[in-house]
Amino acid sequence: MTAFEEFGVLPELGAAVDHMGWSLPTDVQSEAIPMILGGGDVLMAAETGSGKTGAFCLPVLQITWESLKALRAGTPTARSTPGSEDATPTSEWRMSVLDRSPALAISADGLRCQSRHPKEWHGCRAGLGVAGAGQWYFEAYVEDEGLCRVGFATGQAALDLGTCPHGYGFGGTGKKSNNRQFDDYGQAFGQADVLGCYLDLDHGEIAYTKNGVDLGLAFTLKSHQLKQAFYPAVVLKNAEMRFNFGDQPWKYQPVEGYRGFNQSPETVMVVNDKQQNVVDRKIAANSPQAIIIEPSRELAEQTQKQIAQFKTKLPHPPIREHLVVGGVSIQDQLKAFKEGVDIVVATPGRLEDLISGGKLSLKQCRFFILDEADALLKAGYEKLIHRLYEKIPKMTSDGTRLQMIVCSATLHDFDVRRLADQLMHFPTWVDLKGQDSVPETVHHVVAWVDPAKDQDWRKLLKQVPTDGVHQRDDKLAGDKNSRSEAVKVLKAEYCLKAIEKHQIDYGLIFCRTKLDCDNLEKYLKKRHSCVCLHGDRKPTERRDNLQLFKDKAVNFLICTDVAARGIDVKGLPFMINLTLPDDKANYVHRIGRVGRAERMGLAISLVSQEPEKVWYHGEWCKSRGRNCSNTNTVERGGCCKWFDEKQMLADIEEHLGVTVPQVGTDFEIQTNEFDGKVVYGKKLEDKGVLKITPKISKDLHKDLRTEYAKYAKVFPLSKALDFKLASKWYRRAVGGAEILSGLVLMTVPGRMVKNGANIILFGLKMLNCYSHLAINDEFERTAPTLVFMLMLGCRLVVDWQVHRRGPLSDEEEDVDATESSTTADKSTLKQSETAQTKKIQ
Ligand SMILES: Nc1ncnc2c1ncn2[C@@H]1O[C@H](COP(=O)(O)OP(=O)(O)OP(=O)(O)O)[C@@H](O)[C@H]1O
Repeated sequence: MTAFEEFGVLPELGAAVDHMGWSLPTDVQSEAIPMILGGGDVLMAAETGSGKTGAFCLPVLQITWESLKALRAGTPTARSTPGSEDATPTSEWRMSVLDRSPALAISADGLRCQSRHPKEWHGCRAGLGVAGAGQWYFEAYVEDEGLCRVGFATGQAALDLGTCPHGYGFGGTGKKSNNRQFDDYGQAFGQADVLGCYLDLDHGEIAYTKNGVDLGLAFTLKSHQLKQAFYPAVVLKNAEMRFNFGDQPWKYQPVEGYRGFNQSPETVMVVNDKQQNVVDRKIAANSPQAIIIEPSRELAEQTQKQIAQFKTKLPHPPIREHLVVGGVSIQDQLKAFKEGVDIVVATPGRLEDLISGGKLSLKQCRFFILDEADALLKAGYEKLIHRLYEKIPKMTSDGTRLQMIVCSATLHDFDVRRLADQLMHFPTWVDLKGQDSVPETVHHVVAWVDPAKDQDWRKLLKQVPTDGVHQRDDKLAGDKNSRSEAVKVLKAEYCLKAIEKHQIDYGLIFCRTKLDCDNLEKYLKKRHSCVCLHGDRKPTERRDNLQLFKDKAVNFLICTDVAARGIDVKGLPFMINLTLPDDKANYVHRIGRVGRAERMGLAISLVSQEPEKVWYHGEWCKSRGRNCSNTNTVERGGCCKWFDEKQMLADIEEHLGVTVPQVGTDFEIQTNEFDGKVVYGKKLEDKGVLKITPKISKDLHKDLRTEYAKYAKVFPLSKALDFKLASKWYRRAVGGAEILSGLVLMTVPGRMVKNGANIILFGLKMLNCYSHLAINDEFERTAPTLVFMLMLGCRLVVDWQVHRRGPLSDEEEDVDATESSTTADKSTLKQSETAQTKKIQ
């Protein structure tokens, strides 16, 4: 059994990822895969390069394949979501997912409704109603702030309750409404209030109570309406309500004669059969089950390739994934759809063109996935995303809800949260990101570019092509403009210097503008092979260039932020920032192109001591930059802007809470700066020791900090240490360098250790046998995920997670029994040590 299978992944997919060398799921994969397989909406953020693509592609591929298989076989595929509100409904009296407006979420038990749209009203009705006779009661609980209107509606009524003749509602502002007539009634209500909703079909009356207090008659129903069925109904604006139709104890008993809706006999109970938004059971060839939207075609291609790799071992029926990106012949795409398509990986524009042209159908869609959602929103695709969402059925033919997955560099972005609130269904947040931070595998440094100190630029002025901003300035004047030009010249030269110093033969170089990329390409080409990736290059050229780079057919890829977001190049050893990114948050994205998949990487940023004047064409520029020569600054109606990189670096450092190490213009990097010498592009040599996936959950991190503060008080030695250093010690210790014996404090979830005594026993055993255990493959196999260990002088705090990958051997069973035994005596310790040692021999 592969480690991935333990998270519910199909053996065929487990085998495929194993074949790709993925022995363990990354943290985001461990968290997100089971959630998605369980049917939940997931909103995820994790460090750059942490494997988010696999975290959503694997479960989406699995469910798509399973449901395709079931659809072909004609069997139902509904999945349940264990351990959540999404459990099997307990009553048939529930709000109907088939009869609601788009931004209204309903929990799977059907008793909780939520709409997070800040401006619009979204409503729904119950799936059952009553007709003919009787006095019926239900309770509505106001779960948070926001606006709600609750009451009764016929099947004909608008979902915006109270705005048509067929719906009757009572709202939080203390108004009742029918047919858009809003009249004062009762009193206002809000969070934590309980509304009793009374429907008297015998006398044609509707009334309410608030927290058990009678508010009096609200509506008298028209006689012709009494022949119709009435359904409990609600409409919400950025609010949440819970309902009780009588299956739970009442908060306030209804007045005599009224019964819960759940008591209605079949003769008065009516099924609301509004089956809007339900997908066809027939599979049309152009109806994919999953839509994955990516902000750039390069990313779309990358994701599609990953799906293609994952599916290699899946048996029949074959999954057909297709790329829908601009710049490719539509005819080719249409031809592919004729053969059938299950998963579409797309960029937004082309996707919408095909959908609105009727070439691609969303009828069968069960997954709506937004990768790099923050980038999609920044690029202005919010409305498009909403338009597409509106077109997707919210319920599949087998009764499964549309699942939405959103990945973002950060979940703390207002727009991303709003989008999630509006479209997602009680999403689970997998936020492993916390504050932006630089991955451990990335060594990043800055080199200052100072034309006052380095006058070489004077010789280079004619050799280095620049953006022409200073074409009309005196480049030798030594003034602000001249220094700005000097910086541009020096940066190109320093780029070459850095390449030569580190003998870089494979690296990514970021520039601020497309023109800067083109100029650097011209300059670099004289000595190194390089290609460009930016928005002015034709799609085919972009694709070819990226491929040339990935195939290592060229040494350098020169690109802009937009083009290179999320690009994954295996084992990329070096990257150079010719300029710092305009947005401080992009620094981590850029440098995160190296140091991926545990391989080490070096990121060098060239930072100017002087302000640089650069092109800044916006909507105001008629030619959008083409042959524009308006070098006035934007404030003066022009198309240029001064950039202060000193300040930009300060902002980045503040954002990351670190000081980026500096190197001189010789680009010499102190070997001891980064834990000794490393080979960039390769995994850090681990001297044959235990492989660790540190997983520091926010809570654990907080606990450890508190714990640390406590110990720091007791042991003066540890006072001098800061938390970061202590964590580093931990890694060294686990890396097998040296481990001090002493008292061990451990928290150990899982089956391995069952009480405190064993925890200490196990810790001591670890200390005593550490060097043996570390080189013992079995040990790694038994406990591959050492979550976190903090070393404080001679104390350790360890959080240990056990993931067994296969059945235990007899010998292992012995060891396990020893560890689980409640008598923590010396003989058991000896026994387990012997068992471990025996395996090594
Ligand atoms: N479980 C795993 N084991 C080993 N390698 C993995 C695993 N998961 C992903 N990878 C590799 O790690 C690299 C980064 O993965 P991916 O591109 O999915 O990261 P990401 O989180 O989407 O990064 P970004 O935020 O930069 O887009 C890829 O080369 C991928 O093949």
